[in-house]
Amino acid sequence: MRIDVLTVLPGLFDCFLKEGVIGKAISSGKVEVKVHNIRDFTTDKHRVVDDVPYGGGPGMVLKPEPIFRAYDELTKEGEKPYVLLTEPWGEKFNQEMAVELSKKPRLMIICGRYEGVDERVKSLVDREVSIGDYVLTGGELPAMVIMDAVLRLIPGVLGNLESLRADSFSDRGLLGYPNYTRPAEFRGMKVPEVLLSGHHKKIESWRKEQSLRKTLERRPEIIENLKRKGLLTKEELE
Ligand SMILES: Oc1ccccc1-c1ccno1
Repeated sequence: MRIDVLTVLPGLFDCFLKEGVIGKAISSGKVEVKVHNIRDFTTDKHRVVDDVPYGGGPGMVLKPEPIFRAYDELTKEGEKPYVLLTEPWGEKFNQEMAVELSKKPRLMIICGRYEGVDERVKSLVDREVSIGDYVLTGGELPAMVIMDAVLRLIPGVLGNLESLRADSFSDRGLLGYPNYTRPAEFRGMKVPEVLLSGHHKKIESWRKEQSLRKTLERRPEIIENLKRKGLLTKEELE
C-alpha cells in the first residue's frame, strides 16, 4: 500500500513514521508513506496556504489551489488514490472502516484544519473522516490514528503477531479480553486459573466470553451492529 499525506505540518509525522511497527513496515518496504507539505505546492513568494473565509467569521480556511496542485502532481502516475479528508464532522472512523481502507492499493489523506478547508477541495475527496466527537487543532493526529489502524492490517506488517491480528474479534470491533503475565499472584490479585491450565480450548473459550461480555457492557451498540450484520456466530449469541 502507498499513502500520500497532504499537510501544512509535515514535521508532526517524523516520529510516527520512524518508530515502532509502522516505522519497521516502512523501512522494510512493506508499505510506502509519503508526507507532502502543502506549502511546497504554492506559487507565491510567501507560500500562502490559507486565507480568511468569504462572508467573514473567525479563523482561516485552507485554500484550494495548493491542494489541487498537490493532488494533480501526485496523481500524474500510478493508480488513483482513495482520498480521505480528516474533518471533525466526518464519518466516524472505526475498525470496520480500517479493514475496508486496508484493502485499497493507494490512499491519500488530506489533513484538515479546525477552521476547515475550502469546500471545493471536497470534490477530490472520497471520504470525510472523523476519529471522534471532539475538536482538535488539526487533522494530523487523526491522520496518524487512521494510518496506524490501517497499516497494522496490511499482511506482514505485524510479523509474528499476524496470527493474533487475524483474530476476527478485533476485526469486528469487539473489545479485547483481559491480559495477564507473570507473576501468577501480585499484591493478592491472582491470575484466573483457566489461564494457568494450559487447556487451550478452555482458554480460547474464556477469552471469547470475556470479550463479548466486555463489549456488551461497554459498547452494546457494537454487538447490535454485528447482530444486524449477521457477524456473530450462534454460540457467540448464546
Ligand atoms: O478536530 C479536527 C480538526 C481538524 C481536522 C480533523 C479534526 C478531527 C476531530 C476528530 N476527528 O478529526
